[in-house]
Amino acid sequence: MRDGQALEETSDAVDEVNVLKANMKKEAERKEAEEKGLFDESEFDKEKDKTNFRQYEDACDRVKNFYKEQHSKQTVAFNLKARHNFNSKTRAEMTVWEAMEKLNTLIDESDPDTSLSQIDHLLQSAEAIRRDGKPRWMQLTGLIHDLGKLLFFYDAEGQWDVVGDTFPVGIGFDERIIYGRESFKDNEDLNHPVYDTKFGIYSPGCGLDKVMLSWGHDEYLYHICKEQSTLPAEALAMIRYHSFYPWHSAGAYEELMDEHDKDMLRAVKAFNPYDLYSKSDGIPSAEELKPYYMELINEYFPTKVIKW
Ligand SMILES: O[C@H]1[C@H](O)[C@@H](O)[C@H](O)[C@@H](O)[C@H]1O
Ligand SMILES: [Fe+2]
Ligand SMILES: [Fe+2]
Repeated sequence: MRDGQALEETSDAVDEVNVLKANMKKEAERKEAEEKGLFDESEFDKEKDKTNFRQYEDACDRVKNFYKEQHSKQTVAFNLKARHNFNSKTRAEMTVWEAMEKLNTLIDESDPDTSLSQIDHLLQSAEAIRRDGKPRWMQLTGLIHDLGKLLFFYDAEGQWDVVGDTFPVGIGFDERIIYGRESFKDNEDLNHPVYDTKFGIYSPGCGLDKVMLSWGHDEYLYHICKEQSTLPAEALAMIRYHSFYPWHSAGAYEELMDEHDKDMLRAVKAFNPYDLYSKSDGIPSAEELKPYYMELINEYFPTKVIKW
């Protein structure tokens, strides 16, 4: 009994030291980011002809139909149900690399800019970040940012609750969301007396942490990484908001932000070009790059086998 207690106390102390170490590492990374002007505009961004990307008006029917379905079905009720479902079980246990391999068969219906497999897109993003000399945690964020699309193989009702841009629910749908408010005409929350107002169920400056973003790969992976990785807050923000284009690229819903979100927005904006514009880069070789990225994964995911 006394031995058991002593053992428990020692393991509590070890846990505490580990948390302390992880926090110190995060703090050092934050400082480094600031000093290096890490989130300033990059050369990579300037090289690309932006008119070649995200042309939704000219997109094919596959993309248009995808958003019609997503905008009809992402409601407050659905989002509450999806979160409850997420919290109630573990879907699978595997390493990050295994997850990348599993994801490889998914072709994203919402994407007008690439028909490459997901592993190619992940490596393209990570390699672009690495080429630009950005820190290791950001390279890893590029490598994993779309892994939440794994959801498709488990709980999803289709692709509409996995991929595509995100937007908040429980608040008026903004005109700056792809295809505008009109595309929500079959959504039961449109014209709702509380939800469809300027602040909906939220309040000015409440912070995006409190805001329910449409359920999909960003939200899902964010929760997994928050619990199971030692990635810094900026990386978690890049993951959670990378599809929230109406906010990070069009300036919608800014009145919900708190001070912390302002810092996070800079990080998300710095990440975005590597996600989007790397889609026109060459295809990297997964086999060649695997050893480099395995080391990176192990550095930030101490348990190795992840509960998905
Ligand atoms: O079609 C894309 C794709 O699904 C991405 O993974 C997502 O992050 C984008 O925001 C979306 O528009
Ligand atoms: Fe994504
Ligand atoms: Fe992506």
